[in-house]
Amino acid sequence: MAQHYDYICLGAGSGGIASANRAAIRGAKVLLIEAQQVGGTCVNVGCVPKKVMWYGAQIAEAIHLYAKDYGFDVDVKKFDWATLVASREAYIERVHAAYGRGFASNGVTLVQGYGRFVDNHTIEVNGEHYSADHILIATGGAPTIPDIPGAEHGIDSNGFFALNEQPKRVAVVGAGYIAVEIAGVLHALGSDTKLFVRRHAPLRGFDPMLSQALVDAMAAQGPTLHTDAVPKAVHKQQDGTLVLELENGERHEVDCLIWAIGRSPATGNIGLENTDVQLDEQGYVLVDEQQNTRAKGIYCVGDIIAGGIELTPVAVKAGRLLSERLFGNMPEARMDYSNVPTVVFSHPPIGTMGLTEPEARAKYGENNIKVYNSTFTSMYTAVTAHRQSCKMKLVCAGPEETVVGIHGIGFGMDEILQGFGVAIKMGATKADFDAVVAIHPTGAEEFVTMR
Ligand SMILES: Cc1cc2nc3c(=O)[nH]c(=O)nc-3n(C[C@H](O)[C@H](O)[C@H](O)COP(=O)(O)OP(=O)(O)OC[C@H]3O[C@@H](n4cnc5c(N)ncnc54)[C@H](O)[C@@H]3O)c2cc1C
Ligand SMILES: NC(=O)c1ccc[n+]([C@@H]2O[C@H](COP(=O)([O-])OP(=O)(O)OC[C@H]3O[C@@H](n4cnc5c(N)ncnc54)[C@H](O)[C@@H]3O)[C@@H](O)[C@H]2O)c1
Repeated sequence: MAQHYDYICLGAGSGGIASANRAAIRGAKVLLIEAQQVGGTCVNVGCVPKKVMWYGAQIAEAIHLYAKDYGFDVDVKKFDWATLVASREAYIERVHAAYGRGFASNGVTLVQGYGRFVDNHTIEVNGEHYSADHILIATGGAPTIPDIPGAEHGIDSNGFFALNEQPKRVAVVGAGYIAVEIAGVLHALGSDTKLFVRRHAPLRGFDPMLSQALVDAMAAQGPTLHTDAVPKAVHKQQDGTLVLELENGERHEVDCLIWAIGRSPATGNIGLENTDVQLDEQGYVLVDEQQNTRAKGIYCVGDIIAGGIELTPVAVKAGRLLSERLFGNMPEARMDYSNVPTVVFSHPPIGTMGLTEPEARAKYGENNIKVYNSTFTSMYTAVTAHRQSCKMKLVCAGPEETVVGIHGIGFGMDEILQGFGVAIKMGATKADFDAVVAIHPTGAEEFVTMR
């Protein structure tokens, strides 16, 4: 006989936890099922450990690139990778404990184990059956490894976070967020790092200004960027070192190779064949605007929805709104997937929201777009030998010059964007931006003083 709940969340990552807690707060009897560690990708092998490593990299840059010209004669005896990893993991343990306290106070029941659907209303975990009127699938995804000879000698982003020692020579393959972020961190911390992208630049889907500025920054400060680099094979040598062979015949010897070529949805082994849930060809779950799958009473949020945005706050917001709809008396609640701000923790960081310039031109027409640009040297670096450029762009549409895209790369951009996101979500125009008194001296002020 199955134990019955109002709501079951399969997967205790960003989306599952947020939705489970909100449902319980609204009075539902909630079961949360997690196969591995509570917190999912973001907390254990994603945003959180990545950001700690990025902060470590910021400290390294401050010491090596900027400290001298600020008058600090720094003699670094060594950088200890293991200490950084230990600090990071201790922090993650505290996050786990905080989740546990939250479940206890909200009344969410957690079951550890791998869950599989038995039918549209029942999940089996560790031989036990659990049923519910409403079930959320929030199982997230896993890194993809290419289908080339020797690919198994490389590691993925999970493997990167499992490294106990700093690799000396590293190849990072990929052109998206993860490749750019990991390559930047390793380079700043002192690994000889090469980033291999298949075409002419990383972050090709971003505004071209951002992608080009990142290429320029890499040329000035590293990591070494290899473009038009298509992996053909990986060879493991007798001494354990690896050779990455490219389609163009180049061979690069490294100690560690990291694949960062995208992620796949974890939907293949959760018994969906026993339900009416439908997937697209890549295995992503088809949902409507209110996160309903094709099976009545089964919902889905996060990285595994077809056409979604793979970001933690997106999974969190969608999960909470779903619980408000199901248990919070908000029948119209739905996630707005437009105008989602996002940051790439590159070196320097990138902040971006809304349409790229080419997207805006295609949507509104050439004559209905006005673009404002600003390029300046970040003041933090202006007094040092290692100058770093900041670039910002506002893409405005229509006679009102509504800001439909905001893009920046440079010091502090990771923290600047969130507030501007509020303005853009409210439909701010260029005149609204101009009406704000600048905060001086900051990088952010450029966004309200563009001519
Ligand atoms: C290296 C890296 C860096 C990132 N950095 C950022 C960032 O800086 N900012 C940002 O916004 N996003 C970032 N992301 C993306 C972010 O982590 C994801 O978008 C987010 O975690 C998705 O949440 P989710 O709930 O869909 O899935 P997940 O967080 O992946 O959670 C899914 C959970 O389900 C569990 N599970 C799967 N199958 C089962 C099963 N059958 N039974 C029980 N449990 C199961 C898994 O173990 C996992 O815990 C990063 C991702 C990576 C990989
Ligand atoms: N700062 C953040 O918010 C943050 C950080 C990390 C990840 N994320 C999220 O996680 C998602 C996954 O990140 P990701 O970087 O793995 O994926 P991605 O989809 O962003 O990028 C994958 C890249 O790998 C390239 N690629 C694909 N197959 C390849 C192959 N065989 N050989 C070489 N290159 C190949 C693609 O061209 C693409 O540029 C992101 O889309 C993002 O939404 C967010």
